[in-house]
Amino acid sequence: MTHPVSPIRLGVNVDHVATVRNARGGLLPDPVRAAELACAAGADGITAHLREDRRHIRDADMRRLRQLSAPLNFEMAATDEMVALAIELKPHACCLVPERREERTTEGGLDVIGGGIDLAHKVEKLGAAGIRVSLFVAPDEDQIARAADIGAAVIELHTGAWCDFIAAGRQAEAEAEFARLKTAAGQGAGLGLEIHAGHGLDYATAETIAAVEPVRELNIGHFLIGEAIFVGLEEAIRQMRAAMARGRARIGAPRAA
Ligand SMILES: CC(=O)[C@@H](O)[C@H](O)COP(=O)(O)O
Ligand SMILES: NCC(=O)COP(=O)(O)O
Repeated sequence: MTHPVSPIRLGVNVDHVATVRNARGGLLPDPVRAAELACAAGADGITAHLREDRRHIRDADMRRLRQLSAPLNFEMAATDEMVALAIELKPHACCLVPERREERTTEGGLDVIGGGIDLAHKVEKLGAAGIRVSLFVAPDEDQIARAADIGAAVIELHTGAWCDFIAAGRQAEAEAEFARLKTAAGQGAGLGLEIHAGHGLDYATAETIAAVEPVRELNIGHFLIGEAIFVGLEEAIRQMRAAMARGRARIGAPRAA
């Protein structure tokens, strides 16, 4: 007996359209135009990270992205300022992520345990405003258990370490990290959490992680915006969707001998 495989969504992160815009000042390229194009090309939603230092996405971008009909996943640090803005904008979802001013990109998962009661209150406040709350976590059993305890609806598993090991040709470490991601996805789903994954994914890694059944959404930005330089954003998204569909099709398929 086979059972139907749940679909997997693609959220396109437009942060790095804003990075290019901000390199020169001015208004171009416009991340909101990229978001519209991404949705027309098959993205299921848009992700944008309003960093506290506003290095790429700015408040005005977030406001304009919220006007689109596509679901908006507002990535943010768990600060009072960001929680207040999210409650004002009421995006479809908020993904709480750790932030360090000196980092180039998000380095690790959120310390849900260390966040204590303050983090739990923020999750509750966002949820009470009708926002779906996601916590961006490393594949760590205790952190995931705590995410469920404090009432998050979703966890997004940080795939960055796995992708970095692959890029560096560190195969044994990549395999071990992928095994951790698979275990974490199963654990989270067993606790009733919806499972997303993202960070550093490309066509090959997206295909592989799309074959992990509990994973319901991938959020991908940097690679797609880079690919868009060569093949255009629509084609990059088309190829990404095809890679994800190949991965999904592997679920339940007999393994090649
Ligand atoms: C949380 C996450 O993995 C990404 O959205 C990442 O934080 C994007 O931030 P940058 O675009 O600043 O790298
Ligand atoms: N949450 C991950 C995300 O939105 C995109 O990360 P990346 O593909 O830009 O590394």
